[in-house]
Amino acid sequence: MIVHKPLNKYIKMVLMILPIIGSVSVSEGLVAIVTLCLVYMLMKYKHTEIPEGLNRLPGPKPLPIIGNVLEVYNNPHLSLTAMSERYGSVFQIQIGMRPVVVLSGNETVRQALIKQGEDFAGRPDLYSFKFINDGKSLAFSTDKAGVWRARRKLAMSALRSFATLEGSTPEYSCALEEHVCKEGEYLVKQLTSVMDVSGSFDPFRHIVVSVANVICGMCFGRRYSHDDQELLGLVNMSDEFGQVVGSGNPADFIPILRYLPNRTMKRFMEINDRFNTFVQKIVSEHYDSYDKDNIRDITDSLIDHCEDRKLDENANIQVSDEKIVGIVNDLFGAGFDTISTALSWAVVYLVAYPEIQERLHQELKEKVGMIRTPRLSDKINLPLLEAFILEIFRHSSFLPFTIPHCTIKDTSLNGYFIPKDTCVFINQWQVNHDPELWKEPSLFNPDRFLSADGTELNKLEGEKVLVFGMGKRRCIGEAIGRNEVYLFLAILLQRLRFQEKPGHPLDMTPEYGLTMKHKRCQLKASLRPWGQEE
Ligand code: HEM
Repeated sequence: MIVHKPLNKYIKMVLMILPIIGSVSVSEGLVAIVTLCLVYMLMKYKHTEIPEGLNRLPGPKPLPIIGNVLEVYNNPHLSLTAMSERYGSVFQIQIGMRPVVVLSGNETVRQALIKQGEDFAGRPDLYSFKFINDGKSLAFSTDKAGVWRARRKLAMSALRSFATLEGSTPEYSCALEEHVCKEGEYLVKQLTSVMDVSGSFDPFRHIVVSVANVICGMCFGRRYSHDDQELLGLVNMSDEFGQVVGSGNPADFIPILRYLPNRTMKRFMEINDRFNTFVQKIVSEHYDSYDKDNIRDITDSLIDHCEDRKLDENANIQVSDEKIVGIVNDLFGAGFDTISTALSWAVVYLVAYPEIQERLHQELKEKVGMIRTPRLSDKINLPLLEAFILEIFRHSSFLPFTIPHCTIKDTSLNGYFIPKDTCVFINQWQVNHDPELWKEPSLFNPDRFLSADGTELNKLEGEKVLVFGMGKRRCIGEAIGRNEVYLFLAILLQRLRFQEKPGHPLDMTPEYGLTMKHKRCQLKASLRPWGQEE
């Protein structure tokens, strides 16, 4: 039930959030407030009928017009975790005038995304999502189930074929291994030469280019220099992108914010335009040089799919060419930001826990040696490294929420009624820090994923970490993501020792967004004795 408060209190609340969205004139502000009050009066009388036998969702009382935005706005993963302790694993908040259901707890998330996966497989029509990939994104758009499923299948098959393709020489087991080994070795050289010149380096700045080069290799058949200004400009905007599409962005839920001057949204549109122009240029070059008998990369294979379909008169023509070739935009975007954020966090954790860094190096030295580059096949012999990666995923929970979901029909969960088209947040951070699931969840301790004697990975424990989502919308790049993080890290750990820069203490407070980043920092690295067995 909504509590009524004096109008001046509502107005005060609205004025409190206006600074978030930039400066507005007094008359614009007043028109906005009057409009919102009218809309609120109408909404107040709109009442959801609860079917018999089901309960109304619990949750904090929303304020008129702004809902619970003030309680949620700052670090939503933490505020919504605190709320789950009070209201349980299924509860409702209101952001602006829009109800949002928040799910926490391993069992509840599993029930919704796996057992009732169909019901929760949609995406909400959030304002910011319309600007991603011109509204044609595979991950963020509200495509109907059939279209989304067809595109997802195509994307998965294209990714699989180009990751598992043979390497250019028998030395490599597959193209992904070749790309990562070459970029990893190049990254080591790059970091040492930056160290020689400047005495320290910004880990994200260099890791992001190496990771982008791996996905560029698969998607576009090309790599970029670490000084390429066009690529650098693009990949360095990923934190601003993530800050807008992270769960809980007020402009997505409070419609009036779309019509008021809003610097962040303007910048978000610019970033998307720049990203689309970059990919579009490469795609049109691919159309110009496309040769059916020489499919070079994922872009070619998607173009080929469109060409084949045109020859087939019975083809299902529901998915446009634009939406098919546009898949490459999603793969490129998702393929560099997530992995470079994970790797950059990993380097920062290595610096924060030097004794763990030494144990990891010793494991590599014993199992791989110091005269050859690690390979994907070494993974099975490096349980501590695998445990370290799992603990980075869990402890940092750098994807605190999945991309928001949406119910595609009326449904219920744990006895609560959830209507069709309800926006749903999945709090991955809560699952990864739930004291019911983890002993001392705030402690960074990779050994929690190892057997008692430390020689084997405890796979069951590892499966509890939630970072790729689950069910119908589960990340399609998971296998590539896990392999890439492992192989890059193995190469870096084998060759380099990372350290804090004196006078620059580490600040590990994450900055909230779709992917949470650590603050940009300066670190030091020194070469380990390479090419000689001890
Ligand atoms: C460490 C690396 C990665 C992490 C942690 C990660 C995590 C995630 C998460 C949490 C989601 C949302 C799931 C949901 O909404 O329920 C997602 C979706 C997605 N990911 Fe990843 N991801 C990673 C790497 C990749 C890579 C390398 C690619 C592709 C090259 C990729 C492509 C996608 C796509 C296309 C979706 C949207 C799927 C859909 O909506 O059907 N991801 N990922």
